[in-house]
Amino acid sequence: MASVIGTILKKPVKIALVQLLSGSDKAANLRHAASQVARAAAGGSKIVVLPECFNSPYGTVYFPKYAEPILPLPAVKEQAPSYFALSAMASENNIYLIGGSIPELNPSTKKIYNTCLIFGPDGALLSIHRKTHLFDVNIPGKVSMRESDVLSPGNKVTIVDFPEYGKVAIGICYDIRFPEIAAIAARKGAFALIYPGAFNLVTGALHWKLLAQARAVDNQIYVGMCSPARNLDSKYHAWGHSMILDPMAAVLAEAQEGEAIIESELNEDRILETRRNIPLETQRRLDVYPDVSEGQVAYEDPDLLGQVLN
Ligand SMILES: NC(=O)CCC(=O)C(=O)O
Repeated sequence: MASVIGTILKKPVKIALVQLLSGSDKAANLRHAASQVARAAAGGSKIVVLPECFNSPYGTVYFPKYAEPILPLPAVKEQAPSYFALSAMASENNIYLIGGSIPELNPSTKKIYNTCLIFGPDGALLSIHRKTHLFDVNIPGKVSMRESDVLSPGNKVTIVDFPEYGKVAIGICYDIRFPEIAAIAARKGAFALIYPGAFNLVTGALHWKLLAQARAVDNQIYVGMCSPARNLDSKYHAWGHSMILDPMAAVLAEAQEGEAIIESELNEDRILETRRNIPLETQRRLDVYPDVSEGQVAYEDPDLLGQVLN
């Protein structure tokens, strides 16, 4: 049984979600992200999160145009501006940075990924998460998207250890609809599930908060969902409403649709109290159904082995 024993969150930590307004100018988006991350850090947050596709507009036509190589990292900094900008944001502000997502190009295979880069306070890359479940949906007359026309999926569950605090799991947007990642991460000891995500006005209104609460309540864990601000000049209108939820699925902080920074302090007592009061972990009937956190779970993408430690 994969229940968590011992400390989950070593000390309280303030987290900030930056609901960033991005446009079509990548360099301007990076500069703007840097200024907002610095504001969040100045407010005392030690973990800062950016939204999905924070350096580009969101959409399949844009991914190839904005994609940049990460692995292997080009010697010429200008060829991977987002990587170096994110690394600098982390080190200059002495924070853990969950860098939203950017379109990533694998130069040898020519595959493109929707990728989250996670940096430590020294600016070193701690892990990468490539969006595992691609957003291929068609709600006739309302929302139609086929990320898989252009993107390739990542192939792992990403749980990152922040040595000062504990473990955080990362998914990107549509990944939140697949509860297995969240269950695996919680049972492996994560204290928070973080999803940079750009929902739209149709599914955002219906499912954004519902999914955040579902992942929190099922796993008795903190959840953060970080959206871009809604840009009515762009083709894709993001839902906004970035939010932080506690392990009882109560909303601790929520943005509206405009640019905003939302913050909350996370502490272990809240997780333990929830799990003590409603002891799902000891009541789980793993003699009746399997434990998704046991057996075959990929924590490393074979493509990334030797390039990034998880
Ligand atoms: N960028 C995305 O993955 C969007 C996901 C979404 O809107 C959904 O309903 O799921």
